[in-house]
Amino acid sequence: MEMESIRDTYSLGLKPQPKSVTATAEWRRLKVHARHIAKMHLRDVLGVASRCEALSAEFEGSFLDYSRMQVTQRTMDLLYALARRQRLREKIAAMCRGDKVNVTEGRAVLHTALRSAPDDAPIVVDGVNVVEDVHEVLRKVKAFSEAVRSGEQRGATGRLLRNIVAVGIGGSYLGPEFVHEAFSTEQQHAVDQDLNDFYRLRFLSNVDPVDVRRTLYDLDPQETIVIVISKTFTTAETMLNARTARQWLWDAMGKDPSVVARHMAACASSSAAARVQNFGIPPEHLFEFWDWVGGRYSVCSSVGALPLSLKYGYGMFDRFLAGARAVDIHFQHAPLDRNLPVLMGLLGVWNMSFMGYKTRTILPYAEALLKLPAHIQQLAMESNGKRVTVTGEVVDYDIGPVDFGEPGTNGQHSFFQLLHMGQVCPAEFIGFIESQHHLHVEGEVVASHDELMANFFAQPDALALGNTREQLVAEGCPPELIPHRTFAGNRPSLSLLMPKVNAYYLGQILALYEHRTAVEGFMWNINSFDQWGVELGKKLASDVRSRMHKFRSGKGTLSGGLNPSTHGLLKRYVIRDRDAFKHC
Ligand SMILES: O=P(O)(O)OC[C@H]1O[C@](O)(CO)[C@@H](O)[C@@H]1O
Repeated sequence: MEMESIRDTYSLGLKPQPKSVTATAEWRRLKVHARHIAKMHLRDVLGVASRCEALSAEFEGSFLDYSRMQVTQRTMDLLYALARRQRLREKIAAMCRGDKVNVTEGRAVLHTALRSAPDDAPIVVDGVNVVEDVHEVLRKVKAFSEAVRSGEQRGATGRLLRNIVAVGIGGSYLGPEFVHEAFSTEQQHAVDQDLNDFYRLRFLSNVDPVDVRRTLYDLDPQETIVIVISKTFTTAETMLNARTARQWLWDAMGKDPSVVARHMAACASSSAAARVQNFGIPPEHLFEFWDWVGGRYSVCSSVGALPLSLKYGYGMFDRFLAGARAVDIHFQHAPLDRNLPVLMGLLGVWNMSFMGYKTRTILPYAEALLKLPAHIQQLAMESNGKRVTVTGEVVDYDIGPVDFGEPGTNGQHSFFQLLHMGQVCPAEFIGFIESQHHLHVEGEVVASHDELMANFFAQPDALALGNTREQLVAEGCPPELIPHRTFAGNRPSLSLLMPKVNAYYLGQILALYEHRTAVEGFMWNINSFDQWGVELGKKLASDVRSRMHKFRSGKGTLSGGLNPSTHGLLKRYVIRDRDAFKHC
């Protein structure tokens, strides 16, 4: 696409923006303001009730408290001004109505359409109403999952299909795994519990043979359905694992086309349909999604729908979609200062680009959200880890923090030392008012969930307030330990307190983070929807793969064009120098 047309598409027909956002008056004002804020200590402002009330927002019982961010109302007003300057609202609207905001790939970005209602107004992409397409695939998922769960659809030898193996990587794995981990803790739909327990869902992601073994070793192929999840249906690791699984099925039941036809299904982009069929998977087992769904934004498509509906029933997935849809509507219509994903995105921009914090940690105080940090890691880092703006200028400001995390309280006993005393890393605490399980051991002062949540409430204050020399002296701390036990505090965090972990609120969490990521990208003027940075490694791996193959089949040498370091390492690996093993 020509640069001018990219600029036109992205500036949404409005007058062109300055080359760099840093040249705008709004950005410069924030830069100056950040110098004042750097002198403010959270200890001095956290006691002001009106500030705490102002720096909070609520949506359907999910309460966002950002009073522990290093911001004032003026900071927020300056961020809203920058948002207006960056035409944030217009960009959100453009994304949701199907404009091709992924300009480098010429694609719309419509994960919001995946949770549309069947009677929603049409969203037209290249002349097609995608709302209809979405619901046609969802109906197909529902019918197929019900047929499997009722026993109507069986394996090639007539056995019930009770094992679901989802083969995929990156966005074709992390989102569904996060939701699966969380769904597996839900008790609300206990009527289905026995049935749900009967089905086993496993993910085969890594091409490491150990992952293959770990996933398949105790499953009966006759009772297994393998779902190959790959948007492109070309990803090397996924396709090798898919062929491995197919061979495993053939080894058990014979190399008959009916084996693949009955035991394999695919979730892939409609443009990969021919590849799916060539693999042996019939069209009725292709659950398609579309080029306008990015891999890391695909959980709500068949990518999540199929494995999760097979395991938990379609109804649970539908409630998940409803939660995400509620946040989509809020995102598109709530004013900036009441809009949860917008607020989270603006605070992300503030911390990274103005306060200079290059990392961020996500801390769910819920074991159900065990895999949320890994999903957010891909979502945020693949989206916003970029070097140029949408129009190709090198970004000359800080963008795209490093995201990591772990559920609390486990994280407290591993990396929280650094959060409290090492470099400053803004934290996002997520907690729930109600647990899925009530557990109060007789004689204990509090129930287990209260104990968990006591930490959820305490940690943000420890980070913000710290512990001063004076407090330590008053506590009788030995003088030589005072420097070691002093906490500077003034470490920013936000707290998201939600009613309960269930499919509906999980959908909300997913959409909150998807939109937070988009808001940051829109503000930074980058394309959050492509991922060219992963291509070079794939190309080089393909070169190494073909060298290994040629060398092992006596048709070529390893060297030639390789640098001495890679050549040396590869030679050591391929030739398996006995000396290297003598210590084993
Ligand atoms: O769904 P696919 O096409 O197999 O891709 C898997 C993942 O690989 C990536 O392309 C990165 O290599 C991700 O963006 C994507 O989620």
